[in-house]
Amino acid sequence: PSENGSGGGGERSASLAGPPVLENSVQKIDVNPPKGTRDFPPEEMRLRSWLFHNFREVSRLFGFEEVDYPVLESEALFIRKAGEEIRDQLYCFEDRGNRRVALRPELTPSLARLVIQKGKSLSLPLKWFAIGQCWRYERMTRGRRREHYQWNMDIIGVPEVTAEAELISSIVTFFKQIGISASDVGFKVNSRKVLQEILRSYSLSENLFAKVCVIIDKIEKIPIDEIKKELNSVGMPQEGVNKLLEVLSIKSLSELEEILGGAGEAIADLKQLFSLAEKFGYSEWIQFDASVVRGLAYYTGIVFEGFDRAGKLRAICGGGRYDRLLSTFGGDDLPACGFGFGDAVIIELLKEKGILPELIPQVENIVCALDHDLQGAAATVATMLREKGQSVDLVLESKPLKWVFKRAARINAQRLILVGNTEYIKGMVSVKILSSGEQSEIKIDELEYDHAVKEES
Ligand SMILES: OCc1cccc(Br)n1
Repeated sequence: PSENGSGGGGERSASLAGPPVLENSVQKIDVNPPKGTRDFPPEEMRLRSWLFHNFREVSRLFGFEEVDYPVLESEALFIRKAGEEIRDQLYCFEDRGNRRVALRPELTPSLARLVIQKGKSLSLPLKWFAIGQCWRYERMTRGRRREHYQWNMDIIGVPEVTAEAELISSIVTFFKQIGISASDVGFKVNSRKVLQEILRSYSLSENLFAKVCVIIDKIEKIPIDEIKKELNSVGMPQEGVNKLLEVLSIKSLSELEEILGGAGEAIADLKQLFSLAEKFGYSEWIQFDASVVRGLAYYTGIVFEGFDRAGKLRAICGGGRYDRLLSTFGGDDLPACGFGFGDAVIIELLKEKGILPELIPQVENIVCALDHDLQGAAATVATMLREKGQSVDLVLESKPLKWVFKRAARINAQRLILVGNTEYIKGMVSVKILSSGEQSEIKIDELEYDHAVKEES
């Protein structure tokens, strides 16, 4: 048994006993990950790390602080009664303490919980970002994934539309940083206050608001008659439904102003956002679209979603203002807005555009003892290099040189360092620069220099 560091010395706990032995044969376990989930072997992990590095770099550029929360939350955090898909697919269960818990389907409720928990000790505005794995339990009939990683950026404590404008700017910055331009993607921008003003004009109660938004978010996914039926079923009169559907087809702010009048908050917010977009320099990336409401019940104002202009993919990202979320958890409301950016559609987009990055393993040195009794010497050389910040792949057992060269090529090592008797007794090792084939003997305590440079000086 291998030492596993968890008291896994001589004794083997049941978990280490492996699968049950049946009639002298071991029943092979399914070595695939659970349905709808992914492994990240090195090649996939390099792409994920590259994506997350870009998320983090943009978050740093915008002065956001990283936060995180448990992947497991109280189920109550996600129980909303607006008929959201995210609720129907909640990955929830009862734990051994008989508590109703859930694997988080999104990060925003956790953020709200932490903000309430921290309360007055927080100095506003908060600019927090997180990259977290989110879950849903979807019947595998559609074969879709049950987990994905989401980058979230949130601004808490800013009532002005400058916050939404800043968030969209951060996503534009991200797209540009990975080689995506305004000709590849855009943002559809709207405000839920448009819907609010329509409901008010028909003196329809505000608690219809969230349910109506969730229904409208399905407008491109189910037949329009189904939409009308669902709107009627939540209590919207036919006249209101017709008016609402008419407004949803509006594609310009001036048209919207004609319908709603110029006095409402919806128009003011949208005009301010488009004006700020000009100043941020991303006007070509955004367009008004009254049909965009997003599918989360808690949005209350500006909403936006990133889409691919070729129209082949699902929404790339989405977000908006959610000024009333904290009070749904019993906290004092604070103005809030944020977005979620998943790790799947963006990769599909980069593949479509043929601009996936080429990521290869990198190591500076591969160190190998030329015979078995120099294994200790090789370890000493490796340690010295590592203490100087050099990465080393140390060959851990006696291997033929052919094997060593093959491994050096596979791991893309820059230098091969051979520890041989003749050189070692002189305090030297043999170094081969694998790109040029250039070979030389170097003093061990001079190894960390980039000796190509050293020889020139
Ligand atoms: O975008 C909704 C969602 C939530 C959790 C997991 C996955 Br995959 N997708």
